[in-house]
Amino acid sequence: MNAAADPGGQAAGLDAHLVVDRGGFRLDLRLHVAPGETVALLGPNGAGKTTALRALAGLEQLSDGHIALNGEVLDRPGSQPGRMRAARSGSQIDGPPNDNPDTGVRQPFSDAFEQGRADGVAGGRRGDRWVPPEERRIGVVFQDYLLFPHLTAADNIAFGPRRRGLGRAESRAIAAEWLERVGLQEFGKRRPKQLSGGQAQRVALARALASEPALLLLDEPLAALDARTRLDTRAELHRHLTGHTGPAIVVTHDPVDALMLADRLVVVEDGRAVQEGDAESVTARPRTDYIARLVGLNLYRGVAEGNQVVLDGGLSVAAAAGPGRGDDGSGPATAVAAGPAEGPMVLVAADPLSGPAFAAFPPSAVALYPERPEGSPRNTWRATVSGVHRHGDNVRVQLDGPLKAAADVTPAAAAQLRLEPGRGVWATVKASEIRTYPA
Ligand SMILES: Nc1ncnc2c1ncn2[C@@H]1O[C@H](COP(=O)(O)OP(=O)(O)OP(=O)(O)O)[C@@H](O)[C@H]1O
Repeated sequence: MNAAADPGGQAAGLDAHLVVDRGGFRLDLRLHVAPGETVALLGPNGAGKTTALRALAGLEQLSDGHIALNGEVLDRPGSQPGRMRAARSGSQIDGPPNDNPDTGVRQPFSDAFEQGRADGVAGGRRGDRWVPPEERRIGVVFQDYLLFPHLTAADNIAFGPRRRGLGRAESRAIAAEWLERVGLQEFGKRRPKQLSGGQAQRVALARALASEPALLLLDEPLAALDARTRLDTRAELHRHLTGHTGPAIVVTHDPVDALMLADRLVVVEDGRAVQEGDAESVTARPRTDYIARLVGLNLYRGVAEGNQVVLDGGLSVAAAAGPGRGDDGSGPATAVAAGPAEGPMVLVAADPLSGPAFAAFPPSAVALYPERPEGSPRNTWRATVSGVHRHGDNVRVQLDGPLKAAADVTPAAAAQLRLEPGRGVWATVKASEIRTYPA
């Protein structure tokens, strides 16, 4: 292959700046994944996660930026106007015409590569750097597996090695080895429609790994599985990811998958990375509502001064100690249900901070009372219940009013407080339960 050096790119692993324009949507995402590292792309629907994978796989052309894998540039648009877009190639993956309605198995990835070639997409950009999908050493597992419906499980797995130029016998031996590794040695002769979802997922993973990819891309690899199968398959997938020596990227909506499978999380919202880091730092200090909801925290933005955070957003209750009261927690509780005229809401936290800040606390930190409690903690406010539902062993209560928050209480407490939509309650959170960090 004609390796081309990437300016500023790292030699080993993946170095990418993915800029893709798709109608009104723009993806602008920088990704660096070291060899042996697994990164989870986590984000809400439409955030651009799949678009990022498709760009890496070569099913979507970059509008700008670059993709370099182990120092080789795979895509780097030049300055020529009128570059061809890979839309037809891409649509072969997502579009219905090639789906098999009987099996639910979509047209295989590699068929789409062939289609892309036939469309002339692969060689369509003069002066640009562009390696066509089938020449990228990338293994892809899509959420609906995209197995070849007409091939057996073994032949699906042997396809990659065959494509790499290995002989039939050797490819079959590799397939047999992989079937054994994923615990499906008995299933080699079955076709995709004769496999369960979990089995098909394993075959798809084996097929991707049997090609010895330099980069592994997994798009919602566990989404189609039931809860039990998901648990087993997640553990198995984790094992295989650990054994994979190249970079790997897992796209997921599911924070548990992300936390279990990945070394690092990149949270994508509206085409951009909004937060990244290891699971601990992202979950402990969420920086957007999406992440806060995902990890089950109440999150507010404001401006901190000492132990107080004055919240943004025109919140209209003074809770706990208002400005001017002592920060040491010794002052009297001062919860005041207020109208908009009474100023912003202030939360009191244990640790002092200065400047733009986030304040976060878990629903379990919120205590609810029918009457304003005596000797209240510093943060006390009047709230109206807007929703009540079961949450694990507890009841999760949505609170409306000046400070929208979720509270977890025991079923006994929920019954005792007669919690139902419209009911007025008093809510408190101890200062020591409120985490603050710079925004
Ligand atoms: N073929 C297309 N043409 C134009 N826009 C598209 C196309 N496919 C997707 N989009 C848009 O691109 C954006 C990103 O979509 P993408 O599928 O990458 O998101 P995602 O994060 O993977 O979402 P999900 O979690 O729902 O799969 C969305 O706004 C979507 O509507």
